[in-house]
Amino acid sequence: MAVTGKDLIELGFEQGPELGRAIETVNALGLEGQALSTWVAANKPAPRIKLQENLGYRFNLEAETEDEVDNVAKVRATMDVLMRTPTLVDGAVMPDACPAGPEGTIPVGGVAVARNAIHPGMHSADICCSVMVTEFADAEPQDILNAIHEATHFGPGGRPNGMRFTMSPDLYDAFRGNAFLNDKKILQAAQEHLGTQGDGNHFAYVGRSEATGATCLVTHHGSRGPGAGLYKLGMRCAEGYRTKLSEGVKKQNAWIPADTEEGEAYWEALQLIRKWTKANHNALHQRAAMIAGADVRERFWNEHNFVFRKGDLFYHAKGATPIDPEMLPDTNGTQIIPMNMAEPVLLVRGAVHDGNLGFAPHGAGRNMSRSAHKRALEGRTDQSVFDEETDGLDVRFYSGNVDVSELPSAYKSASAVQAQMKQFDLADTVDRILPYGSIMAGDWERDAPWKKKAAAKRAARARREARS
Ligand SMILES: Nc1nc2c(ncn2[C@@H]2O[C@H](COP(=O)(O)O)[C@@H](O)[C@H]2O)c(=O)[nH]1
Ligand SMILES: [Mn+2]
Repeated sequence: MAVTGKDLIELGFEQGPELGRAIETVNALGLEGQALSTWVAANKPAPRIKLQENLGYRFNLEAETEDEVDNVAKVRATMDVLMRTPTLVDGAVMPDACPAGPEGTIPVGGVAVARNAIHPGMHSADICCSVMVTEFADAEPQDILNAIHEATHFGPGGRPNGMRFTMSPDLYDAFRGNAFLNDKKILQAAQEHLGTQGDGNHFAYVGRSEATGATCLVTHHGSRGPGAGLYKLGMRCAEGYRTKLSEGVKKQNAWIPADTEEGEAYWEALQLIRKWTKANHNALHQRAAMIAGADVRERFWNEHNFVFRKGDLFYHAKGATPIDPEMLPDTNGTQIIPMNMAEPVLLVRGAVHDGNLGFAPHGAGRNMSRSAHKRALEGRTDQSVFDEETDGLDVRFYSGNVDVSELPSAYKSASAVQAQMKQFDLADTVDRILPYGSIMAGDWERDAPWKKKAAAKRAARARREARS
């Protein structure tokens, strides 16, 4: 009689994706009795790691207004589910936290500490999203803003041929030597995307230091195409382990065991993506300095979407600023927290303690979705909202179209986030860069060919309907 799944489960084979194949094999071999038991003992997969219960985390967030009550409840709910992931040993929430996907997904403003595991879904798709500051010796803010406007590139894709920056040959070779990054699309994007900032809330911001009056340039972007490519491959690899190793773990919380060949290659790939992203900021700052003919006094940066390592613990930050020098190989001790285009960029220093796990907020965060923000502005033109919210500032959209979802009202109150940063002793503000102006991608999709085609179709349909 044919061996069934039930027979195998009774002999100790766990329910799971390997069961079907095992049934086929034992039947093909015609195993029964002791021979079958011996085969099951030798071939049953290791027991699956189950979800854990009741792991606490640090909650550095309070609702200040009615609008924020719902946001705080959602952040708690998603953290409660996230912390059941069996690799996690600690976690923290920053004052700028907001949900970022289905329940159980690490929120923006979240920190998750895993033992011996790298979770690609917890550093987010925009690996190494980061901020860099250059302080100039003697320059006017307007000249620096004009210079970065000329130097940078916002919007989808890369720079056109003939307008590209050169990727360091050593870094290119290191990409080729890594099992994840030696990928045609990643290598191509690494060359074409250097010197680009993408879209969404990435920006180039210029202002003056409150402490010294020096003009400063701040850029915000991540690892563009190369990082997106690595994220995709990392998630695919982690998914293989999730189905093999664990039970009940959400897809977005899959992990790559750090002590495997793949884990080591992924860790190395993250470090190379970090180097590429730093080079990307640097290229733009250097080009802007050259165009403006300005001398650089200081330059520093930090990432806020990344994985940091201490021994076998992997600190995943999705929108959290590391303040622990142990996590930052190239820090001068000062970290950067932007708020919105009309507010100062904070320069902070902090001390590690039990409540912050070595992190501070990374911004103001959103307490409503982009569409809810659009609904809240219904009846007003984009231009009127822009005029009101950027009064006195030199704010430019690279595509020429205002993106209202990036205006200051789209973000939480900057002062409330700063008050909570103080209340929870997350970091101290040591200087502020007061806004002169900034550049963002803007709503480039409004003029995208597919949008124009769809609009033309709608107009033609309306004309036909009017005639009939
Ligand atoms: N100075 C500016 N800050 C801005 C702008 N748009 C967004 N932000 C802040 O950045 C953080 C980080 O965003 P994330 O994409 O890394 O999550 C965000 O929370 C805002 O507070 C801007 O135009 N200028
Ligand atoms: Mn960012």
